[in-house]
Amino acid sequence: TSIMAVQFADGVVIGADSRTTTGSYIANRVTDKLTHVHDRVYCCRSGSAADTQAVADIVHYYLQLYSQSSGAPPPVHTAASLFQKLCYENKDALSAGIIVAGWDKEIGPSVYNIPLGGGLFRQPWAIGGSGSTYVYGYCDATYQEGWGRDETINFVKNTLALAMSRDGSSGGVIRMCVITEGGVERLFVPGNELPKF
Ligand SMILES: C#CCCCC(=O)N[C@@H](Cc1ccccc1)C(=O)N[C@@H](CC(C)C)B(O)O
Repeated sequence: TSIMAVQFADGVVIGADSRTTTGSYIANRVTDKLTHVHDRVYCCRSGSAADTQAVADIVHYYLQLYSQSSGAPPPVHTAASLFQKLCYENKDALSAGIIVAGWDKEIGPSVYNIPLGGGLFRQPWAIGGSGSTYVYGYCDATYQEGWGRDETINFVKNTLALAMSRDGSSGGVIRMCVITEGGVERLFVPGNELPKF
């Protein structure tokens, strides 16, 4: 897997490849690793498909309960701390690297990285999954603050395409979401239209 989330002025752009593997066999070449957990809060999933589906389902359940009892949608940091609690307290049983991102009325856009150990780190951008190891240098050299929507989308698209070209556990298509106050917009890059390097 290669997953990414980047904050910009009006929101966040999240993205992922679409490969699920069982060893070297590609069990699913069109996986959707961008999972909706509430309103304008999404997570990007890496690691065990089963574990990350289960954790995301539990967080989705608690966020629904939260929004019904409080009347307002939960902030992104609340979703992130729920993911962290589940990942940290079950760290010996789970294989889940999750990036939580979205927009809320309190602080606007935010990105939280929850790597395998269950630590929680707010970052302006985050990458994860096996493919991310190949593109840390590219991201460090390329990322700039102050980008707008389209520049951020291109940063995510290029980073994922590079990771997908080098990592055997990443590939397929690129799925992205742009999350702002206005809502959620899904974007799609077919495998034959990936940026070429
Ligand atoms: C079907 C089936 C069996 C396992 C599928 C399955 O979880 N594959 C995993 C790799 C993995 C991980 C841990 C144990 C085994 C196999 C996978 O493709 N993970 C991708 C993300 C998920 C959300 C799709 B990515 O991290 O590569």
